[in-house]
Amino acid sequence: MARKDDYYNRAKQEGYRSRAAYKLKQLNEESHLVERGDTVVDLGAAPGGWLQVAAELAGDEGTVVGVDLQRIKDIDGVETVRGDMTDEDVRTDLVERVGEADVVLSDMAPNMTGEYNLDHARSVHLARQAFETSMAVLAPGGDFVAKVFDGPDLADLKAAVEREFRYVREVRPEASRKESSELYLVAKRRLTAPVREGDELDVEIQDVGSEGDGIAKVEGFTLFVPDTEAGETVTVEVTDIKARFGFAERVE
Ligand SMILES: C[S@@+](CC[C@H](N)C(=O)[O-])C[C@H]1O[C@@H](n2cnc3c(N)ncnc32)[C@H](O)[C@@H]1O
Repeated sequence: MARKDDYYNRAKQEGYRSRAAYKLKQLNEESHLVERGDTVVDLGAAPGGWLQVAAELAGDEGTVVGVDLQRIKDIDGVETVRGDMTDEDVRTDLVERVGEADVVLSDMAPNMTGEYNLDHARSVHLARQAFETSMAVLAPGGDFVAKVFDGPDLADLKAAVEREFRYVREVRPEASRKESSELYLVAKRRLTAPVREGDELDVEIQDVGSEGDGIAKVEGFTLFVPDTEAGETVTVEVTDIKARFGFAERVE
């Protein structure tokens, strides 16, 4: 296995524009993010190591779009946009250009000041912009990855992301420098349900399923509610959300 300091040399030898390319490879190996034919949006993409890896993974049938403050030299099969992701107009243009993405990646990082709290806060701000972009462009079931420097504001950001995805993990790829506080929030499978765990709402039980649980519909989404009968209207708390249905408990 390569030592961390070797990634720079490896990138040179293997034709990647940055050692960061290996972070995306490792994230992808662990979390299966980009598949052939996918539409991938990469934020903070310069000089383009992640774009090269994403283009390899998505293949000719895929679409890869990279955005950065810096100009990105052309890469075969990759579209690039020069822009600031904190600018709402840039985000709107991007969403119009892409339509719907399967994966949104962000390796955006602020210019480092060396002041830990400031660098942390700025990186969380960039990750939030990436998260908002993902909410505007990501298909149901799509995946989102964002770099963030560890620190006190991470928990709030992670909680916001957790509400919108099946699950979220903090991943520190081996290719990250060992002295770095960077980590990646890897959010898998954007939820499509109109309700979230912990929501409390009134529902009408329309039917009883074969397992004996009441069945309620919220905007067409099925919630199973034990200990209820058809025709009842009950107040429930949502306890678990799956891709196509959820579970809720009666609130007395
Ligand atoms: C660590 S580098 C990305 C490396 C890239 N993933 C690669 O593999 O080559 C972080 C990038 O984030 C970009 N960036 C920082 N703030 C940004 C913003 N507000 N909008 C767009 N890009 C931004 C920087 O210009 C920088 O190129």
